[in-house]
Amino acid sequence: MTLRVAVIGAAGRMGRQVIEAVEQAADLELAGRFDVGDDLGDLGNADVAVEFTVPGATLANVLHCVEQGVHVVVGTTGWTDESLNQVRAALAVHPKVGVLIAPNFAIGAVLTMRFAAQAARFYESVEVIELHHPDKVDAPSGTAVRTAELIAEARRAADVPPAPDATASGLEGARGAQVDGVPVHAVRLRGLVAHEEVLFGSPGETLTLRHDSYDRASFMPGVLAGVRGVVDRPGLTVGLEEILDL
Ligand SMILES: NC(=O)C1=CN([C@@H]2O[C@H](COP(=O)(O)OP(=O)(O)OC[C@H]3O[C@@H](n4cnc5c(N)ncnc54)[C@H](OP(=O)(O)O)[C@@H]3O)[C@@H](O)[C@H]2O)C=CC1
Ligand SMILES: O=C(O)C1=N[C@H](C(=O)O)C[C@H](O)C1
Repeated sequence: MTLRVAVIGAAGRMGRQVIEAVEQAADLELAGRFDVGDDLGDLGNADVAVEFTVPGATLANVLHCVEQGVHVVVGTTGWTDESLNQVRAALAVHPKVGVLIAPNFAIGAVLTMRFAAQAARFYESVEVIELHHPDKVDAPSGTAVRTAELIAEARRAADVPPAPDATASGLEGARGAQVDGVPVHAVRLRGLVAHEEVLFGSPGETLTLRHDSYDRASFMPGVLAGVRGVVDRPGLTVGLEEILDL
């Protein structure tokens, strides 16, 4: 069966790449392209919408899709417990619709998050560094926030004490942002696409996990797996790992 796919944020870096990927997939058909200012309407009679826009717009777009009975795959960052709950409430009224929200669709990034959660309980110290192109409008990245949350959850479950840090003075920001007790540092550099390092340390050893997306093509297998998977997965799914059965 051919799935009809609408792209919201169609003129953006990710939107353009998704359109190309959909047009190249034999089992998918482009139903429509929507960008800022466009009326989403019935989304071109789409089965699935793919949404890569901006943090301030994504919730309204997703709620519109759910109300239209259109499944949604969302890559936009900036989701909070409150906005996720608004999606859950909308889905309760439209129980056949599926929404997949994933901070990162690159397989290596999903694996990095999983490996980081596995390693978290074994090390005294942990810090996350994310590195991106300078046109990115949010910091830290959604991936880094999720990585830090997963690490913090694993450390809490294993009763690992807070990481040692004797810093008593210095410039504000020098130790990064605290996400659930994990320091997260954001680098913006021309030439980069999307990269993340997770640094773990204990006496006498460190472990570094690093993932690099050198091209937005890296996100496409995950996005397409999400498109094909979300139609059989009613309700809200957070994270591509659920679709990949990780
Ligand atoms: N989950 C993942 O794997 C990935 C997630 N991302 C995330 O996806 C999002 C988009 O990234 P990227 O493509 O680089 O960003 P871009 O800024 O290149 O693209 C966003 C597009 O959405 C448009 N837009 C803004 N508001 C609306 C609206 N209300 N309705 C429809 N379209 C709108 C923008 O228009 P205009 O420019 O005119 O405002 C722009 O064309 C970001 O949050 C980013 O962090 C990115 C890569 C991978
Ligand atoms: O804006 C980007 O480019 C990216 N955004 C996502 C994030 O904030 O985690 C995913 C990836 O890092 C690329």
